[in-house]
Amino acid sequence: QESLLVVGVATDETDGYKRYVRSLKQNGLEYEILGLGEEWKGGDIKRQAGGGHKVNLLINSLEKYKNDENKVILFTDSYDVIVNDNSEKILSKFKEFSSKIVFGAEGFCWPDETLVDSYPVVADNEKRFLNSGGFIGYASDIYELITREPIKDEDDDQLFYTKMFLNIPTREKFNIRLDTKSEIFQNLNGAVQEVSIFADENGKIELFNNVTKTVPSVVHGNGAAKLDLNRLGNYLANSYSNNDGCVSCKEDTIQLNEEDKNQWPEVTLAIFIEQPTPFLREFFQKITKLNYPKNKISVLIHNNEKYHNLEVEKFFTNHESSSYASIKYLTVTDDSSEQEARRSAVEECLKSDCKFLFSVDSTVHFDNSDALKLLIEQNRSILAPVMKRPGGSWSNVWGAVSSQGFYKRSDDYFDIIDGNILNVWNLPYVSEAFLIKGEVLKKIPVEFNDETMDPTIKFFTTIRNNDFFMYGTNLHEFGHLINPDGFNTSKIRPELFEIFNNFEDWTKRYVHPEYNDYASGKVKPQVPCPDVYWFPIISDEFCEDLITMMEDFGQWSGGRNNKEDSRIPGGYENVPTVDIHMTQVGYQQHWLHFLRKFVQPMQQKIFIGYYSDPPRADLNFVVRYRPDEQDHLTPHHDASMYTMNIALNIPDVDFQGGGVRFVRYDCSVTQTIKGWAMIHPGRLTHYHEGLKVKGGTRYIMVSFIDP
Ligand SMILES: O=C(O)CCC(=O)C(=O)O
Ligand SMILES: [Fe+2]
Repeated sequence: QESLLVVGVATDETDGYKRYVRSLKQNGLEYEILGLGEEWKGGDIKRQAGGGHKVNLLINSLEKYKNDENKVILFTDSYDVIVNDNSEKILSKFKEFSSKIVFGAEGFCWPDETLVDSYPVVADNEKRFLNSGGFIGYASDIYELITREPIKDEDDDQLFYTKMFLNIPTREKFNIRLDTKSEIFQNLNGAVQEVSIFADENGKIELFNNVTKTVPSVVHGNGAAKLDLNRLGNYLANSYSNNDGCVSCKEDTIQLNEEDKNQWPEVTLAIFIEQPTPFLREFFQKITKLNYPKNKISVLIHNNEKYHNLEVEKFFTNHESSSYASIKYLTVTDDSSEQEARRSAVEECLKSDCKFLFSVDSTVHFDNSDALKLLIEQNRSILAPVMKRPGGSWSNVWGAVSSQGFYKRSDDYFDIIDGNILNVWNLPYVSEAFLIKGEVLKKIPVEFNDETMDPTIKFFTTIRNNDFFMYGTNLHEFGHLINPDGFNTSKIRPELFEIFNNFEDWTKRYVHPEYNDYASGKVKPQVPCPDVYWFPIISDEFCEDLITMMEDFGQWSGGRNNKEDSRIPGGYENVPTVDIHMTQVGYQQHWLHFLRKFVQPMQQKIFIGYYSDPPRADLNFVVRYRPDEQDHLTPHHDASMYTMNIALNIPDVDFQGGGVRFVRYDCSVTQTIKGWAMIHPGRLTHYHEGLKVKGGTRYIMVSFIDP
């Protein structure tokens, strides 16, 4: 009765090695690892030929089996191999070959291309050339084969085996065959497009060779296919199962005890503000709210933007003398580059013997206050929370990398960032937010400087080239990313303009907190006068920012003394106000978007059966009333189907008097509410006037919708 022994070679316990061993264990395979802890003498096989050391290690270990006719050896590389079948399956495939030794095959003739024509010809869909990263055979035969001629540690093992295969008497003596259809061995280099994954009837994920229609057992990410193997490794070897979801994500995790936060590990939190970033105030609020003991967090902030000084200093002074274990602030005037700052964060962490470095860019909003805790509990060397810009395809992780090192979309990219498949993903690149173990920082080369690439890309490329895996988890919702593109800090209230680029953040800041109750129909609008509907629409902050923006602009129109108005297409307003139009402050398009998103849904609830999309409005303006300026507005109709009139400040506090009176109903609204909109028909029934302001300044925002 044959028994299978897997033999792999690894001198270092790299992440790839751990993945390999896990795959063997998952399949219940008996295995022996050769070379652990020894110095590798087989050369730099990533870049050039070499690997004879592997053969010599194998000779040593097989000696004990040289007379064992029943022992079948499956020899494989380890750092870049995943085994996906059990011994029964592998042995039965081996027997099908009726051969003593079977080598894997690939499409490249390497390392000696001149040997191409010495190889037997194969069918079009098969692979012709020997790859020595995986072979299977009887121990006694393999031992005899590899001891026929000596090989130096630094010689090339693939060439060694190739010559034996191409020597016809040897080939025939051992009945050596190549696995040209990838029955057992799938070498991925040059064949990535030929494979895909599928779930079998038990939910197990299998690799499928679309060209030869086989389901290989040993997957080898040889040559340039290392990252493809990493991607497939997210599913293979029961990392993921269609029945059980992610399996490997539950392995090796830890639990932080909410009852004993003193035991939670020390974290260096490094915050990088490298570009003007909208909603930085909210960013800091979310950082402050993280569910993590502050005395376990040392903070380092790098701020590269003068514009953000005030906000950063506010956070800094709020926390300087209390709460955080320490807090350090590199300002614009310190003149440190992003590279230097990122490097000092690493040094800071190492110096304080931190357990984790948590690197967070200013674009990262942790809406989930457990974010840091959850990441630590996942217990990975390098882990990023998968986050995206809402509604878009931008995220902080890459599913693949092009051969030039640029972003490339993987087939599962959208499933990952949209959370359709949940896992802790081995990814080629993460950014914006990530957690690295202090013990890992000690081992990795810390490299941020490279003129040709972004510092974080450089950092992770170096890490990747040194055989460390990095992961991104989408097991939880951690938050979202801010889009900083085009954030114009020369505006006095630049976030007002973010309604397009950061709609959700804009909404949180600027839409009235009770608006949703009204939009959903849970609460009905008030009706202070016949067919005048009244409901909350914008936040206090929007009211204040709008006034600030208009006062900063300052070019108030002449009001009643100046009926000719060059700002209006007709050049003439019947009952002019002292106002500034949205067009004058570059806010027209933003305001129209706001009308469409927030006002129109309310209008459709109120004036049923009237539907016009998008709502049109040429005249959108902020009005200012003052006793010494224009203090009232005489009765008039508006040039609109319906009018929206939002109070921007508070009667009896900011001004005395004021309000609107609807003449036909002799009904007035004087106790207007800041941030609340009134909407009423424009042209026929709601003849109205602006009541006299007797003190202070009254501001309103008016839109004539569908003129
Ligand atoms: O003062 C008010 O609230 C009314 C303003 C108005 O009717 C208008 O601007 O057309
Ligand atoms: Fe009006």
